Amino acid sequence: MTDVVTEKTTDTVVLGRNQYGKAENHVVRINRDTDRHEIRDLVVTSQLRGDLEAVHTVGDNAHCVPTDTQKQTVFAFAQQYGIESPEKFLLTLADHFTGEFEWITGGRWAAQEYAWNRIDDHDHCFVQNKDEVRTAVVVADGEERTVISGFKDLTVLKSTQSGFAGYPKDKYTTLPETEDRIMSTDVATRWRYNTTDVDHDAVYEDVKRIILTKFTDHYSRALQETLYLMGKAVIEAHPEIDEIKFSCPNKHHFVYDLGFCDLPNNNETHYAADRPFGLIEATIQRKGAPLREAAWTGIAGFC
Ligand SMILES: O=c1[nH]c(=O)c2[nH]c(=O)[nH]c2[nH]1
Repeated sequence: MTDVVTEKTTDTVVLGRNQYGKAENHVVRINRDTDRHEIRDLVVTSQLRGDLEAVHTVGDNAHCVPTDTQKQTVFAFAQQYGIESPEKFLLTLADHFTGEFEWITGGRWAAQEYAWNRIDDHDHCFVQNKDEVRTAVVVADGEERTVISGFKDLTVLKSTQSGFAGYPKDKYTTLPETEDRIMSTDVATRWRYNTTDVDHDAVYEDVKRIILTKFTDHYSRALQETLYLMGKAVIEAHPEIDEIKFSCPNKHHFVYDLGFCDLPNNNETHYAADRPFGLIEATIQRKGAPLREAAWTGIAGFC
């Protein structure tokens, strides 16, 4: 039988500084009041301090506001008050927890914000304001040279004009169909040239432009469809490219269910899950062009 400890202090130890809470709540709040959406993307950590002695020393949880409640509050506040700034959002949380629970006398609230820029001033398509990583590989085989260019970590998001429906269902399928969801991915792509006579910098910029523009210009029925359209546009615009590959995570953004506090959530407040993620990979090839499978040897992460 487990011993129940009832001693608050012992001869040997005392409880020192402590705090606790829920770390890294990834909340993506879309303001959809007009067709020109606004996005705030925050990772929020909430930690409470106060009279928490008995929680630690005698297993009495009467003062232990659950970390789960802290998480629920973060998402509920994002929906209810919006996110005017990370600082204002954290101040609202601090006032709430210290006001709601009299033994909570302080705490620590922290946020990291990911900033997004509009793609071509688009109303609901965004690219994270960080640079992608450019890649290049040259394979020599005798006199033959094959150049494969690419990039990774180009993070994009569309806050509407994406859905996923019409898929087969079996007894393990619980995913609801949707006609309006966030679609977001880190684009990783590599493309193979059929010549070395290329202005590689100029083509690189144009391929990136085509991929970004394609991301914005259609209702996406699946990430697979969007990758195909991106690849098709690149191959059609660039006769010097015979093949392009994509490997893209489907970065799930789940609409947060705020029914527990009677808050409607019309695709505004999302939980951005980091794993598991869908992993969508595809190769788009110029019809009739010779394949160069050997050139891809050693390039990991693409099918
Ligand atoms: O764009 C998508 N493609 C899928 O294959 C898929 N599967 C899933 O659960 N969600 C999605 N979304």
